[in-house]
Amino acid sequence: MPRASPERPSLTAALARSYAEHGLASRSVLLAVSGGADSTALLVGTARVRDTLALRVEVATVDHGLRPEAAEEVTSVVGLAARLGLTCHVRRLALQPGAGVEARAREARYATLEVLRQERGLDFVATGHTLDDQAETLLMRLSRGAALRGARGIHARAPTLIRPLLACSREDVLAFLATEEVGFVRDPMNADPSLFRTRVRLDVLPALNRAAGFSTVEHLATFARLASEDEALLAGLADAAWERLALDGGGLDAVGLRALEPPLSRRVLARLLVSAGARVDHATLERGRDVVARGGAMPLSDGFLLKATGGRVRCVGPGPQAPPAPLVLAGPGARGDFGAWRFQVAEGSAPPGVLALVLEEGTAWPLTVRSRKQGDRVRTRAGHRKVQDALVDARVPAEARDAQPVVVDARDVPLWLPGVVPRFVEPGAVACRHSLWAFPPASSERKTPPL
Ligand SMILES: Nc1ncnc2c1ncn2[C@@H]1O[C@H](COP(=O)(O)OP(=O)(O)OP(=O)(O)O)[C@@H](O)[C@H]1O
Repeated sequence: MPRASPERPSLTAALARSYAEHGLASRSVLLAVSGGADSTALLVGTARVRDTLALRVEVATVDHGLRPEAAEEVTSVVGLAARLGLTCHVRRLALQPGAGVEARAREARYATLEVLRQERGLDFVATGHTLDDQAETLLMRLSRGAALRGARGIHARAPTLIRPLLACSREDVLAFLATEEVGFVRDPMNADPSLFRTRVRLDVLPALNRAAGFSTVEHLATFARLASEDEALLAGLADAAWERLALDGGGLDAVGLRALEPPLSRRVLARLLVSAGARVDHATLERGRDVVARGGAMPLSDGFLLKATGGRVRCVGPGPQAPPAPLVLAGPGARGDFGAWRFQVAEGSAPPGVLALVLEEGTAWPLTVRSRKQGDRVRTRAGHRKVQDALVDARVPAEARDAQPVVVDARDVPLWLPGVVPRFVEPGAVACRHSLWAFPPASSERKTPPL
């Protein structure tokens, strides 16, 4: 299959360029290597360019404890790293198979790598994501209803994470490994047809390439990169419009909101609904823009109301909620409800969409989930803060504050406000320890508007 653009750099040249673009010359990186083709190419390619860039390189491989063959894969990564003269760290987790295992493994892996990065004093974790991963991600998100925000694809960089192979295709990776005569392992998950990603990789992309007559991955990945830049620009403009239109006493200036171009009015309106705690989707936003244009009111899900009256657009909550009955959690395994929230004391890292508090060894049981009390204070990253102030900062609407769970220990000391004061993850306590999982109510599941 010919490429869309023939003049592509070699894998090592692309890697060197990417490390230089990330400002990594004379810095340090922890390579995340599973032993699969992509991360093996990342390992060998980085070893080839490290001296030129004066890069300090270490390697990490994670055995999730889910497949017996993983032990052999770990051994092969350790052996390859040793042949390349690199230190390799092995981390073993003990995840349980079952629902959401892929996402749980990913979360535990990233957390483990980040802790190791900090322990070793390295600047970045690097993963082996490629142009093909980017193209697959884009197709998956678009087909599930993403708009520009979701079309940004895989980020090339997060504060301590980089993806230096993102400009290389899987074809480049396989050609490089063949030239270097280096073998790699094949993860059976990558061939599991029950996974949407596998079907996109093995069926959809090849069919698309055949239909186009050339490899489409570069075009798709370029779109994701440009979408990311466009989205950043629009998000900045929407923030500025929000500041301009926000009225004293709450709500937005209706005339100003009506005058915005649709991409901005959608984003500003979405922010209004999200900050009130309402749920947002494409259809709600379009109907909401109609209400803003005509004036009047529109009921939203979960008892919220969008009102465009008297020159002001507001999102009104469902009215004061009675404080739910307290929930006592006696110890590991305990579970129960606090209003619309569900809690469970569990082992290991939480499934996606579930908030978690890692419980320290000396936790004073039982824990209780209750409403706020006068004088409650909670530990935040910035020190101790009044619970009331934390709720205001987090824009929890006044009428919803009594329904906000406050988790306290046996001495009635607040430990956590799920969704308001983020969890604390102590180094080394990432997986396989007890944590308290909080399943948020449906209305707060989608905080990020699908724009
Ligand atoms: N067991 C592992 N040990 C170390 N690194 C790993 C492991 N598994 C995956 N990685 C890293 O993550 C990258 C992506 O792997 P993969 O596509 O299999 O994961 P994924 O679960 O789809 O993750 P993502 O959501 O990040 O794409 C790999 O190239 C490698 O750098």
